[in-house]
Amino acid sequence: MSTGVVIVAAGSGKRMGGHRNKLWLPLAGEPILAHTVRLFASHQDIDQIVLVVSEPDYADVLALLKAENLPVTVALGGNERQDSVRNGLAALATSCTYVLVHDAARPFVTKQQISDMIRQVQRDQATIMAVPVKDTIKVVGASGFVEDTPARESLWAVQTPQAFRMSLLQEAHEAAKKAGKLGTDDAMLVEWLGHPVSVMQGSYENIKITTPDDLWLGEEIMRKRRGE
Ligand SMILES: Nc1ccn([C@@H]2O[C@H](COP(=O)(O)OP(=O)(O)OP(=O)(O)O)[C@@H](O)[C@H]2O)c(=O)n1
Ligand SMILES: C[C@](O)(CO)[C@H](O)COP(=O)(O)O
Repeated sequence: MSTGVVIVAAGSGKRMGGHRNKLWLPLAGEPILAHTVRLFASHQDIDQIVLVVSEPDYADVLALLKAENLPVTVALGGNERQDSVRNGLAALATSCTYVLVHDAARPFVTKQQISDMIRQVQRDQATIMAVPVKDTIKVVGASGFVEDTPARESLWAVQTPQAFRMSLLQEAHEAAKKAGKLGTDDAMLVEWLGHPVSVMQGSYENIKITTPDDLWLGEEIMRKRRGE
């Protein structure tokens, strides 16, 4: 049974505030992107990696992959994350039965979590990593007033990787495109098909590096993992 991963890296990192894609920013002295790709490239259960990048990053990504001798297929991204995932799926070998979708901006997922996710998707066909929210979450209306307070016990903050039977995710992406629907994660598209999605407990360290604060938190996580 073959498993591929689509790593999406074609964003622009607007919330980081820099002039270049945040994935080139250093984490423990090396680009965030390099950490994420290396992790999957060295995972024994991953058979193919598709890295989705934007046009301005294309040449530098090829140079990075060559310098590190990383066996990765490169695809071009689109305007929205969903477009980038769809392009990545198109570049994945048809022999892949299962596919993981992962944000390049989440370099802290562990090999054990990836293995656990692959096991769970073989059972459930659609599985996401998530953590219970720690804060009370409010629904706030356009007026700036609270409209609702959902019960915290049922609220989870969703991460990547998310794993799917390849044919199911392809069907979900095709259906969403046809209907002109845009999801903020891949599971939403599968949910729209009416297919159940199981949840695997993730970790609070699996942050998405999004704003400048996440950079120092990321450095702390690296230091902790190095035992410093
Ligand atoms: N059109 C897009 C948008 C996002 N991504 C990727 O999706 C992941 C999660 O997105 P996010 O953290 O929001 O990254 P950006 O879109 O780059 O950030 P921002 O929204 O601040 O611009 C990132 O690895 C990003 O590179 C992508 O491949 N293609
Ligand atoms: C897929 C995701 O990482 C799950 O938390 C998230 O939805 C990506 O969203 P973004 O808008 O691209 O940050």
